[in-house]
Amino acid sequence: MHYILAMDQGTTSSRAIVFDDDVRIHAIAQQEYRQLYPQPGWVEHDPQNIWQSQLAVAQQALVKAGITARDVTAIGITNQRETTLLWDRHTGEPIGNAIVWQDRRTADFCAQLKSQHGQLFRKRTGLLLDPYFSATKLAWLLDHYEGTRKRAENGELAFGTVDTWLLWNLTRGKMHVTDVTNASRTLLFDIHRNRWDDELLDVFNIPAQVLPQVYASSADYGYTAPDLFGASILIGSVAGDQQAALFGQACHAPGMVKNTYGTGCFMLMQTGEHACESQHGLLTTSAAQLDKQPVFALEGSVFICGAVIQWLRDSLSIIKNSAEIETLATSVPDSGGVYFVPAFTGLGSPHWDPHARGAIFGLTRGTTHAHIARAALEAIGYQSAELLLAMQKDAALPIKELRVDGGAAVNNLLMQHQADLLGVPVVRPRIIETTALGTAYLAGLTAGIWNSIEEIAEHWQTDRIFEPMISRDEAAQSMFNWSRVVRGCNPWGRD
Ligand SMILES: Nc1ncnc2c1ncn2[C@@H]1O[C@H](COP(=O)(O)OP(=O)(O)O)[C@@H](O)[C@H]1O
Ligand SMILES: O=P(O)(O)OC[C@H](O)CO
Repeated sequence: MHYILAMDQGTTSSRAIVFDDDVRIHAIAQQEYRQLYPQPGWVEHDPQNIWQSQLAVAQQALVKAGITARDVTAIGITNQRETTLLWDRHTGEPIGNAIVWQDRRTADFCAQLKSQHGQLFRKRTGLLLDPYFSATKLAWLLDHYEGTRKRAENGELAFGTVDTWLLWNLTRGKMHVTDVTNASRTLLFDIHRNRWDDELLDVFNIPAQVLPQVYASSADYGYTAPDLFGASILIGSVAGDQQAALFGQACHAPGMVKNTYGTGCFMLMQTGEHACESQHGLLTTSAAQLDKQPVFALEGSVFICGAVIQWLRDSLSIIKNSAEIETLATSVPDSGGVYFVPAFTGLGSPHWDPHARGAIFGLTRGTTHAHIARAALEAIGYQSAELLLAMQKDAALPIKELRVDGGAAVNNLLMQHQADLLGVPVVRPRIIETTALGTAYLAGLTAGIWNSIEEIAEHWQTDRIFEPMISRDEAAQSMFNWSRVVRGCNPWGRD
């Protein structure tokens, strides 16, 4: 039997899962780690915390599965994307903390660049000039630590997203590499030519010397240092978590769509060799690549999804754990006219407003915790529905179903609400750990465990299908109400 160790380094936790070649899960180990909020709108992670927690869960997963490193055919890495790190090539010492994808500190910088360079970035990278992506975060690190830009020019520093940081540590500095899916989220990568772009680097004054090499997602990424797991293991894949999930959901044909309900919500549609340019606030991005041939996806990114449930738990204490939200929300027949827009870190697709902030509308004397809980769950559905509506307009491909995964996809009330709003079936697979599964498949392809995409797709199995239950008129009215409350989330009118 072959075992694959998938490392899934997420925004709030590091996870490791051991799969076998029959796609059975043998062990899961998970560790939450510290979120740092040094100023309003800023979000950071300690780089050593990212690495140590990921290493620890990978070691624990092997122990739990009752196997050793010698039993593992390959490791697959998948990761929170865009989060930006810079470190010393000689000592491995990080320059400051990792600036997390949710961090808004470069909003003003992006606004300054937008009018002159917006179109250029859109064409080459498929992205918008938004603080979400890595480039302005990297420029911020280079600008705010004394002498850093000079050291970067001298080739002393290495930039990486989380995948690159993990790979560097796993190989003890031998590999300074990323994959196309992660590179495509930096604002520095030409997705059509599959390479870093000098003109884009110049806009931010970023020296090319800091950049990692870019490989296909399924490729030989070297071997782990022997002391980490007791023997060297082949690293067979690297992919950003959302593209890994698209692969894990077996969305291999153009027009197939998945939505991952984690901290944020990320909906991706596979568009094959066609890089579909959005006219409706979506992103064009690289999908997982098996070779040099580019594959594209259309993406909608919502920043706050399951995180709103965590907020109700940790900041308002109206639930004790995430699962309680469903019981509380089901205790009322509807939200009682309450709408909750969780724009805590601005709005992503399709609005792209870094200055918007969260708001609850429609409160009355009769509003209870249950109404707010229900409105919070519904907000996840509304935000995702906006993405699918935009995709339908952009891609002109018939969307037959939405495949779902991620922590909040276990919530049946939310899934039913989603199907009602969309008017297409929402399909939950048996394995909702599709992010880890996606990178496991990619690593397995490198190692020769599987030989084709078709072979992989055969493993996909349905857990439950949610069919739409309300009329299309009712759904349209709800979406209209939602669009009105969203507009109320930036009353200051800041651009
Ligand atoms: N039963 C539930 N209903 C709604 N949300 C849930 C439920 N269980 C977990 N979640 C949410 O799912 C998220 C975790 O999902 P996960 O896929 O692990 O996220 P990430 O990879 O972003 O860390 C949390 O934000 C949590 O609040
Ligand atoms: O860590 P997740 O699962 O919330 O995913 C984060 C995304 O990759 C950000 O783009």
